[in-house]
Amino acid sequence: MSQARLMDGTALARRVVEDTARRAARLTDRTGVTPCLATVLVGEDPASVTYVRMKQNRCRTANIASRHVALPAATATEDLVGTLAALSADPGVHGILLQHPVGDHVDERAAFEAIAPEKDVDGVTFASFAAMSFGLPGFVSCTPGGIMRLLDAYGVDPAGKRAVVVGRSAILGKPAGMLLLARDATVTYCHSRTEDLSAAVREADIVVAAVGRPRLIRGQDVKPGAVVVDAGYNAGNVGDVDFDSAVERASLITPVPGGVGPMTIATLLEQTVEAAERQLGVA
Ligand SMILES: Nc1nc2c(c(=O)[nH]1)N[C@@H](CN(C=O)c1ccc(C(=O)N[C@@H](CCC(=O)O)C(=O)O)cc1)CN2
Repeated sequence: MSQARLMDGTALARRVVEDTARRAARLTDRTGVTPCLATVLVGEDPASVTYVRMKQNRCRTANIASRHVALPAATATEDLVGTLAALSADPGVHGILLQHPVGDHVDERAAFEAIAPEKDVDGVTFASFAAMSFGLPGFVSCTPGGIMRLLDAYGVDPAGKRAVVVGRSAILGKPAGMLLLARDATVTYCHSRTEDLSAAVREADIVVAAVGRPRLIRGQDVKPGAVVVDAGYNAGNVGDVDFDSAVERASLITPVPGGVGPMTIATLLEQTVEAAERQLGVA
């Protein structure tokens, strides 16, 4: 079989960010208000610092203002909740992003729930998850939303396909499966207690690897012609898929870097402008 075609997240994200920049500029022309994303980072984890900086830089490209709140690693849950509640009540902030992870001593769920649903542009609240699961208007989790956008751009219709999502995290695996289900895929979740992961993956027409284990999914486990989406973030820009072997079997595959990652940030920016439009009554 010939090599898989690459799903180019960098190119698609560039187009999404350009559209978003035009939309933001139009909103500012009409209302005099610049859409604003608040980023909140607890601690100084180097990867998280990099991701937040990338988001702030991309905001500039997209005509979005950003406001950053850096909190010490020892921040208590109640203080983080207070910060997020204050940003939720601030009319100058249209979207809020709490960078994950926040540290084991913090109740991350309580923190996410302190984000007002209308400002939850990262799609992390229960309200957003429920709306997304039922295909109702709201904000999607950014990486899963970016994945669906990539599938659409490359003509992959999930309806009737067997999709295997490897990973069940609240901001990645679980919502990715729900979005695929909402588009009529037959979804199987695999995780650390799955007994025969290889066998499950071999059944998949669409594989979404979202577990954070470098090169866990190998080419020999990929069904010939399957669509492989690598949503794994691991040190050294290595994905969850062993690209070199999987590319020989798949029909379409996302690279790391340059696949799902850029789409995560593009989705965040697009949803920030959408949130601002709704809050300013210009939707
Ligand atoms: N609150 C959130 N936290 C985290 C999320 C999230 O969506 N919301 N996702 C990940 C990390 N992440 C964004 O926060 C993220 C990771 C990677 C990229 C990306 O574009 N990577 C590039 C390579 C980057 C490089 O060269 O250093 C790529 O894949 O091409 C974007 C966003 C965990 N936390």
